Amino acid sequence: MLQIHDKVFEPYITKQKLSNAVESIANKIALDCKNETPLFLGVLNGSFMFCSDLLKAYKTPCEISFIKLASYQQTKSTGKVNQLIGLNEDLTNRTVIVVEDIIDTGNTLEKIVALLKQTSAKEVKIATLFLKPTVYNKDIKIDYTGLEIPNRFILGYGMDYDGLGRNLDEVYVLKD
Ligand SMILES: O=P(O)(O)OC[C@H]1O[C@H](OP(=O)(O)OP(=O)(O)O)[C@H](O)[C@@H]1O
Ligand code: HPA
Repeated sequence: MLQIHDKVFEPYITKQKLSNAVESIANKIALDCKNETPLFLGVLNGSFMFCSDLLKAYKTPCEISFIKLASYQQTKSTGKVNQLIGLNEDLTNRTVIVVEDIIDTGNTLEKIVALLKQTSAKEVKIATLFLKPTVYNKDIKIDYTGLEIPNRFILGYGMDYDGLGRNLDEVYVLKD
Protein backbone atom coordinates (compact mmCIF):
# COMPACT_ATOMS: atom_id res chain seq x y z
CA MET A 1 0.00 0.00 0.00
CA LEU A 2 1.08 3.54 -0.72
CA GLN A 3 -0.45 6.75 0.62
CA ILE A 4 -0.16 10.05 -1.25
CA HIS A 5 -1.96 12.96 0.39
CA ASP A 6 -5.56 11.76 0.90
CA LYS A 7 -5.41 8.75 -1.45
CA VAL A 8 -4.34 5.12 -1.00
CA PHE A 9 -2.85 3.18 -3.92
CA GLU A 10 -2.13 -0.53 -4.25
CA PRO A 11 0.35 -2.40 -6.51
CA TYR A 12 -1.14 -3.08 -9.96
CA ILE A 13 1.40 -3.73 -12.76
CA THR A 14 4.79 -5.27 -12.04
CA LYS A 15 8.15 -4.16 -13.46
CA GLN A 16 8.29 -7.39 -15.48
CA LYS A 17 4.90 -6.82 -17.08
CA LEU A 18 5.85 -3.23 -17.90
CA SER A 19 9.12 -4.24 -19.46
CA ASN A 20 7.44 -6.97 -21.56
CA ALA A 21 4.90 -4.43 -22.85
CA VAL A 22 7.64 -1.88 -23.67
CA GLU A 23 9.73 -4.47 -25.52
CA SER A 24 6.77 -5.68 -27.50
CA ILE A 25 5.95 -2.12 -28.64
CA ALA A 26 9.61 -1.46 -29.57
CA ASN A 27 9.74 -4.66 -31.65
CA LYS A 28 6.50 -3.88 -33.49
CA ILE A 29 7.65 -0.35 -34.34
CA ALA A 30 11.04 -1.62 -35.52
CA LEU A 31 9.32 -4.10 -37.86
CA ASP A 32 7.13 -1.33 -39.32
CA CYS A 33 10.03 1.12 -39.65
CA LYS A 34 12.58 -1.20 -41.28
CA ASN A 35 13.52 1.35 -43.92
CA GLU A 36 13.14 4.51 -41.88
CA THR A 37 14.64 6.47 -39.05
CA PRO A 38 11.53 7.31 -37.00
CA LEU A 39 11.31 10.41 -34.87
CA PHE A 40 9.82 9.51 -31.49
CA LEU A 41 7.83 12.42 -30.06
CA GLY A 42 7.42 12.02 -26.31
CA VAL A 43 4.55 13.78 -24.55
CA LEU A 44 5.85 15.29 -21.31
CA ASN A 45 5.70 14.96 -18.43
CA GLY A 46 4.12 11.54 -18.07
CA SER A 47 5.92 9.70 -20.89
CA PHE A 48 9.52 10.37 -19.80
CA MET A 49 10.12 6.92 -18.25
CA PHE A 50 8.34 5.02 -21.02
CA CYS A 51 10.31 7.01 -23.64
CA SER A 52 13.59 6.17 -21.96
CA ASP A 53 12.86 2.43 -21.78
CA LEU A 54 11.28 2.34 -25.25
CA LEU A 55 14.36 3.87 -26.86
CA LYS A 56 16.67 1.50 -24.99
CA ALA A 57 14.59 -1.41 -26.34
CA TYR A 58 14.63 0.07 -29.88
CA LYS A 59 17.81 -1.29 -31.43
CA THR A 60 17.86 0.42 -34.84
CA PRO A 61 18.45 4.11 -35.70
CA CYS A 62 15.90 6.61 -34.38
CA GLU A 63 15.64 10.15 -33.04
CA ILE A 64 13.67 11.66 -30.16
CA SER A 65 12.08 14.98 -29.37
CA PHE A 66 9.47 16.13 -26.85
CA ILE A 67 6.34 18.21 -26.55
CA LYS A 68 4.76 19.19 -23.24
CA LEU A 69 0.99 19.24 -22.74
CA ALA A 70 -1.11 19.10 -19.57
CA SER A 71 -4.80 18.83 -18.74
CA TYR A 72 -5.16 16.91 -15.47
CA GLN A 73 -5.76 18.31 -12.00
CA GLN A 74 -5.29 15.58 -9.43
CA THR A 75 -7.26 12.57 -10.79
CA LYS A 76 -9.58 14.38 -13.26
CA SER A 77 -9.20 15.78 -16.78
CA THR A 78 -10.04 19.50 -16.91
CA GLY A 79 -11.03 18.94 -20.56
CA LYS A 80 -8.68 21.77 -21.57
CA VAL A 81 -5.29 20.71 -22.91
CA ASN A 82 -2.59 23.36 -22.45
CA GLN A 83 0.53 23.37 -24.60
CA LEU A 84 3.47 24.15 -22.29
CA ILE A 85 6.37 23.35 -24.66
CA GLY A 86 5.65 23.27 -28.39
CA LEU A 87 6.97 21.47 -31.42
CA ASN A 88 10.43 22.76 -32.23
CA GLU A 89 11.43 20.16 -34.79
CA ASP A 90 11.27 20.19 -38.58
CA LEU A 91 9.01 17.18 -39.27
CA THR A 92 9.06 17.47 -43.05
CA ASN A 93 8.91 13.97 -44.56
CA ARG A 94 9.49 12.33 -41.17
CA THR A 95 7.75 9.29 -39.76
CA VAL A 96 6.67 10.52 -36.34
CA ILE A 97 5.76 8.15 -33.51
CA VAL A 98 3.85 9.95 -30.75
CA VAL A 99 4.77 8.38 -27.40
CA GLU A 100 2.15 8.58 -24.65
CA ASP A 101 2.23 6.96 -21.21
CA ILE A 102 -1.57 6.75 -21.12
CA ILE A 103 -4.55 7.53 -23.34
CA ASP A 104 -7.64 8.07 -21.23
CA THR A 105 -10.27 10.47 -22.68
CA GLY A 106 -8.06 11.06 -25.74
CA ASN A 107 -8.24 14.86 -25.33
CA THR A 108 -4.44 15.16 -25.23
CA LEU A 109 -4.01 12.90 -28.24
CA GLU A 110 -6.56 14.89 -30.23
CA LYS A 111 -4.62 18.09 -29.55
CA ILE A 112 -1.29 16.54 -30.58
CA VAL A 113 -2.71 15.09 -33.78
CA ALA A 114 -4.20 18.50 -34.66
CA LEU A 115 -0.76 20.09 -34.12
CA LEU A 116 0.94 17.45 -36.25
CA LYS A 117 -1.58 17.92 -39.07
CA GLN A 118 -0.16 21.42 -39.50
CA THR A 119 3.29 19.98 -40.27
CA SER A 120 4.57 18.16 -43.36
CA ALA A 121 5.26 14.90 -41.53
CA LYS A 122 5.12 11.91 -43.90
CA GLU A 123 3.29 9.70 -41.43
CA VAL A 124 2.12 10.00 -37.82
CA LYS A 125 1.68 6.91 -35.66
CA ILE A 126 0.57 6.64 -32.05
CA ALA A 127 2.16 4.49 -29.34
CA THR A 128 0.81 4.32 -25.81
CA LEU A 129 1.82 2.17 -22.90
CA PHE A 130 -1.68 2.26 -21.36
CA LEU A 131 -5.13 2.67 -22.88
CA LYS A 132 -8.49 2.90 -21.13
CA PRO A 133 -10.69 1.58 -23.98
CA THR A 134 -13.97 2.16 -22.13
CA VAL A 135 -13.18 5.88 -21.76
CA TYR A 136 -11.37 6.66 -25.02
CA ASN A 137 -13.95 8.25 -27.30
CA LYS A 138 -12.03 9.63 -30.29
CA ASP A 139 -11.72 8.29 -33.84
CA ILE A 140 -7.93 8.52 -33.96
CA LYS A 141 -6.36 5.11 -34.57
CA ILE A 142 -3.91 3.98 -31.89
CA ASP A 143 -1.19 1.99 -33.66
CA TYR A 144 0.68 0.49 -30.70
CA THR A 145 -0.86 -0.24 -27.29
CA GLY A 146 1.04 -1.84 -24.41
CA LEU A 147 -1.73 -2.69 -21.94
CA GLU A 148 -5.47 -2.06 -21.88
CA ILE A 149 -6.82 -1.24 -18.44
CA PRO A 150 -10.25 -0.52 -16.92
CA ASN A 151 -11.33 2.99 -15.94
CA ARG A 152 -9.27 3.28 -12.76
CA PHE A 153 -6.71 5.96 -11.89
CA ILE A 154 -3.14 4.67 -12.04
CA LEU A 155 0.15 6.09 -10.81
CA GLY A 156 3.88 5.47 -11.21
CA TYR A 157 6.28 4.81 -14.09
CA GLY A 158 6.02 8.50 -15.07
CA MET A 159 2.37 9.02 -14.11
CA ASP A 160 1.48 11.22 -11.15
CA TYR A 161 -1.13 12.10 -8.61
CA ASP A 162 -0.81 15.82 -7.86
CA GLY A 163 2.81 15.80 -9.10
CA LEU A 164 3.87 12.85 -6.95
CA GLY A 165 4.60 9.21 -7.77
CA ARG A 166 6.26 9.64 -11.17
CA ASN A 167 9.48 8.05 -9.87
CA LEU A 168 7.87 4.72 -8.91
CA ASP A 169 9.24 1.91 -11.08
CA GLU A 170 6.00 -0.03 -11.10
CA VAL A 171 2.38 0.99 -11.52
CA TYR A 172 -0.12 1.41 -8.68
CA VAL A 173 -3.90 1.82 -8.80
CA LEU A 174 -6.16 4.00 -6.69
CA LYS A 175 -7.90 1.82 -4.13
CA ASP A 176 -11.74 1.87 -4.39
O1 LIG B 1 -6.35 10.99 -22.73
P1 LIG B 1 -6.32 12.11 -21.72
O2 LIG B 1 -7.57 12.14 -20.87
O3 LIG B 1 -6.02 13.44 -22.32
O4 LIG B 1 -5.18 11.74 -20.66
C1 LIG B 1 -3.88 11.39 -21.04
C2 LIG B 1 -2.87 12.44 -20.68
O5 LIG B 1 -2.98 12.77 -19.30
C3 LIG B 1 -1.70 12.75 -18.70
O6 LIG B 1 -1.06 13.98 -18.84
P2 LIG B 1 -1.36 15.22 -17.83
O7 LIG B 1 -2.30 16.18 -18.47
O8 LIG B 1 -1.71 14.69 -16.48
O9 LIG B 1 0.08 15.93 -17.79
P3 LIG B 1 1.45 15.23 -17.32
O10 LIG B 1 1.87 14.31 -18.45
O11 LIG B 1 2.39 16.36 -17.13
O12 LIG B 1 1.16 14.46 -16.05
C4 LIG B 1 -0.97 11.68 -19.51
O13 LIG B 1 0.43 11.83 -19.40
C5 LIG B 1 -1.47 11.89 -20.91
O14 LIG B 1 -0.69 12.82 -21.63
O1 HPA C 1 -5.06 7.08 -14.75
C1 HPA C 1 -4.26 8.05 -14.90
N1 HPA C 1 -3.20 8.23 -14.06
C2 HPA C 1 -2.33 9.26 -14.18
N2 HPA C 1 -2.45 10.19 -15.11
C3 HPA C 1 -3.47 10.08 -15.98
N3 HPA C 1 -3.78 10.87 -17.02
C4 HPA C 1 -4.87 10.35 -17.59
N4 HPA C 1 -5.27 9.24 -16.92
C5 HPA C 1 -4.40 9.04 -15.90
